[in-house]
Amino acid sequence: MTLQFFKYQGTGNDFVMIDNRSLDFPKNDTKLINHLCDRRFGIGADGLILLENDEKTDFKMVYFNADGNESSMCGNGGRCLVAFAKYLGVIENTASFNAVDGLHHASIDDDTVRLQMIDVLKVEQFDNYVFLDTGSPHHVQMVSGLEKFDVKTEGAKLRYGKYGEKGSNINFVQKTAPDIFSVRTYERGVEDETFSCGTGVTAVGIAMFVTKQTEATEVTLNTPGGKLKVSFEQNGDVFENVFLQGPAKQVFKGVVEW
Ligand SMILES: N[C@@H](CCC[C@H](N)C(=O)O)C(=O)O
Repeated sequence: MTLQFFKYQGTGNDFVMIDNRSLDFPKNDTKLINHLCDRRFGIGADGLILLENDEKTDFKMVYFNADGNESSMCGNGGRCLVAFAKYLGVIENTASFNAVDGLHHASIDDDTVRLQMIDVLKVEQFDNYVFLDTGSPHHVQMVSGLEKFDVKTEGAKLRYGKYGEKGSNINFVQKTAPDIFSVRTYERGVEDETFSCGTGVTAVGIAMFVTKQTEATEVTLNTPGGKLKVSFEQNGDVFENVFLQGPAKQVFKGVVEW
């Protein structure tokens, strides 16, 4: 079988994109998805995303981690999918789409995509970390010496040790200015550090506000793959109008056979 694919990246978080409006892609084939995401034997990516038709919105997002399993929301993937939808002519400069966590709205201007994330209903504060769900589960922890920090080892310890089978994504953070933070993320389902995580930096922005590391409701997050902006409004215990903004680019396209 042959498959036309596209490769996108959003601040270095990279994805195989497939136009599955025909519903031909075998999405239960975990081994195939894992193979396509393999960096040595496949195309190579942190995840694979299908663009499908949706009855009520412009399109539907179906997201798989590199391990081949369908997972929760991917913020950078959502931004890249908006760029892909524009490339395919499915949308112009605005979009609404359904993902596993519900309805999303987005706008695109050149290579910059601004994506509305789900409202955050609960932020749990512990002694040295914060846990919240921004569409995907995130542990947020401040560290010093972030540049040299062993994200893979320490992230894996927490992901498996603290959060068990289901796991969580683990974000390590360092403050660089009143409204600027550096972030490195260990992603479950990739089981490694990725260059950037959209739901992760969204979680970091809100966690930094809740723990009074910042008074700003619009923060800049520097990741190894580039800069993202997160903004939000607090309404009681709930965070609403949560937006994630940054670049999303097509890298290449091709055909694979299997
Ligand atoms: N890279 C993503 C997060 C993808 C989902 C995550 N690996 C999980 O399974 O929770 C992002 O940009 O948000």
